[in-house]
Amino acid sequence: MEDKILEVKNLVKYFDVEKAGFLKAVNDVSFHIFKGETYGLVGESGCGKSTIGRTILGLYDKTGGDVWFNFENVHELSDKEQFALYRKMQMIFQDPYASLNPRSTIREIISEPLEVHGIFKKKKDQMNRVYELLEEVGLSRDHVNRYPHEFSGGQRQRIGIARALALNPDFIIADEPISALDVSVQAQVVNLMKRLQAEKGLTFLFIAHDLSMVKQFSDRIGVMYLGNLVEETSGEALYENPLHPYTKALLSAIPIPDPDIEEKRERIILEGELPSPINPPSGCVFRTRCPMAMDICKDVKPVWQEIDPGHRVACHLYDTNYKDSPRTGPQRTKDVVEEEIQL
Ligand SMILES: Nc1ncnc2c1ncn2[C@@H]1O[C@H](COP(=O)(O)OP(=O)(O)OP(=O)(O)O)[C@@H](O)[C@H]1O
Repeated sequence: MEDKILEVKNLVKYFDVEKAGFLKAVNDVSFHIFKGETYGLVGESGCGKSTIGRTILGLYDKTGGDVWFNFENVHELSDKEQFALYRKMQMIFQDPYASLNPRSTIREIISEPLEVHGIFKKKKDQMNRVYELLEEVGLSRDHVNRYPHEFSGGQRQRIGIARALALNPDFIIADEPISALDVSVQAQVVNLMKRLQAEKGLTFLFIAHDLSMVKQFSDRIGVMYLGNLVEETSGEALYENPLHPYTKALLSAIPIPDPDIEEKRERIILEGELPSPINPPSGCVFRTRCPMAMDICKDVKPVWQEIDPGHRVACHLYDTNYKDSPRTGPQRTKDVVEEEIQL
């Protein structure tokens, strides 16, 4: 049995927005991450991915549910324990420029976590660690006295990665780490993260809005829509056998480099606007844009169910709990439903 490093259980995060009420950024989300794997979290902007990352780190209080990291409940730690936890969990951000202090040199930026945690007594040892980190991420030690604006976007992201690695963490939350980079540089940064993962046994939560980016780097993928996880499975299964209509729509938007396939395949264009998380739809949150919506979807929130080993989905099309539903119930297997519906 693989070891879990992180377990997120029924996590809820609401923001209190004055006058408007509560913004339901994360609504009853459960997933776990095994040691050494990359879990990709994907979904369009505003669906709650970053909020999950920040709540896992304890940067946001939770509204409900639990986050367990190495069997410790992150939100029940004392300040001292929380501080110690930051040695094990780190974050890489989307915009390396915004997350690096423009007035600090690279040496100051990378040595900051080492100083805050009092890792080295001697300056020389700390400096050697900074050199070692720069080399690990493919930068020269000659860069150490330069400022962030003197680097390209890809190099800045390498600096962000070096800083995240400084304390030898076990787990890194990478929040859209390649979205702001040129396509040609994206692959280099992904390859760097893959190499570091292999060398150090790191575990990643990789957050992105684009399924094709997530696929390059993830063992398993969770698809989010409006604060909810709607599907989760391995990268291959998600591409070969997507179940949720939202996942199918996301996949249909990814261009395929073969013009023959591209010409024939069906695009699923989602109708309507993304609803507000302050006032999300009743029942299934996706129903207002779902091409397969049924009556039950309006009234009942679909259960997060394991349909095949390791393949979870929250959708009434596959739900065996509602025996009276016209298209679901125990007599209908997943294959029968799919044959009938042919999305
Ligand atoms: N501090 C906050 N206060 C109030 N609302 C917030 C706060 N942070 C996020 N939100 C809202 O919570 C929802 C989820 O935001 P979040 O940033 O987690 O989404 P996301 O999927 O990561 O999108 P993006 O990629 O655009 O950051 C959004 O509606 C956002 O406006």
